[in-house]
Amino acid sequence: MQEYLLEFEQVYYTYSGAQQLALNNLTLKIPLGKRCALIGQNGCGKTTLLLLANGLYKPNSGIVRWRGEPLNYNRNYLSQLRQKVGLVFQDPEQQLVASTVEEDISYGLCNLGLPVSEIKDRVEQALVEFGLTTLAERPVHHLSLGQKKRVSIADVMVLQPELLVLDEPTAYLDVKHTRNLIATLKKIHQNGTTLVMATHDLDLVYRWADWVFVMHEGRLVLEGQPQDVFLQHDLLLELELGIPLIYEILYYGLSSEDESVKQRVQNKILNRTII
Ligand SMILES: Nc1ncnc2c1ncn2[C@@H]1O[C@H](COP(=O)(O)OP(=O)(O)OP(=O)(O)O)[C@@H](O)[C@H]1O
Repeated sequence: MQEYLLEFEQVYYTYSGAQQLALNNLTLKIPLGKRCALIGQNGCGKTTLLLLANGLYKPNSGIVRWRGEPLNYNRNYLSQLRQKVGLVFQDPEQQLVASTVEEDISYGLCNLGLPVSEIKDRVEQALVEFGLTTLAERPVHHLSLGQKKRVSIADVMVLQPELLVLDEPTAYLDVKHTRNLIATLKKIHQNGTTLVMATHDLDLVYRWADWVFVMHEGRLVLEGQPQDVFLQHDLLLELELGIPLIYEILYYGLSSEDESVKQRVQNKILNRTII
């Protein structure tokens, strides 16, 4: 039976002073062990959901549950929750706090009050895992954006979270750095971490995700495996979200006379053998 790490049940959230609801009766469950993509138009509530995921924000009403238990918003509970739910912000500048890469990665561990020797070991391991060894002593403000992103993920992963949530991690990255990031996420997932990524890159969703959430105006309107979600062409068009290029060209580009070709193409797309 599918287990869920984090569950949002009928959650409402409005920013103070805002007229509109950011989350509007949102019900969504994050399945254990999956690579989830969260998609939806600008302003549909993706970032807000991620900020509620590790208790940075508290719902106005509704419940957020971690492994079946409602979140508690006291200090101790939240500090434990944030070890289990790691949040990587879209802008690494919001995340990087120390002067050097090494210090930045050790920051969260120091806050946990771990023994110095353990902090040293874990930081060294993270530097190796994230290819940051040669940058260990580099001031964080001297890094490229791609390097800063890697450090911000290392900062969170060094705490060994069970769930990693990332807000548009490939925004502003070039092809090479996007590929490297995806390889890093693959390793993190293989090591047992559940992933949730908010993104506008539907081609990436097709290649990377094994579960997709579609949000609209603060609520979940569709979820499923990417191959099923992207066949909901009419709904996705109505939401002005588009579809991955591969569907556009290979599937919907074919006319009805090409039925047998369409069938073959559909099978390939559904099995995701064209990547
Ligand atoms: N600090 C804030 N104060 C007031 N309103 C906010 C604030 N942050 C977000 N909002 C509003 O809340 C709604 C949801 O915003 P959110 O950032 O969660 O959307 P999003 O789906 O992440 O958008 P994007 O794809 O552009 O990053 C939007 O209407 C937005 O204008």
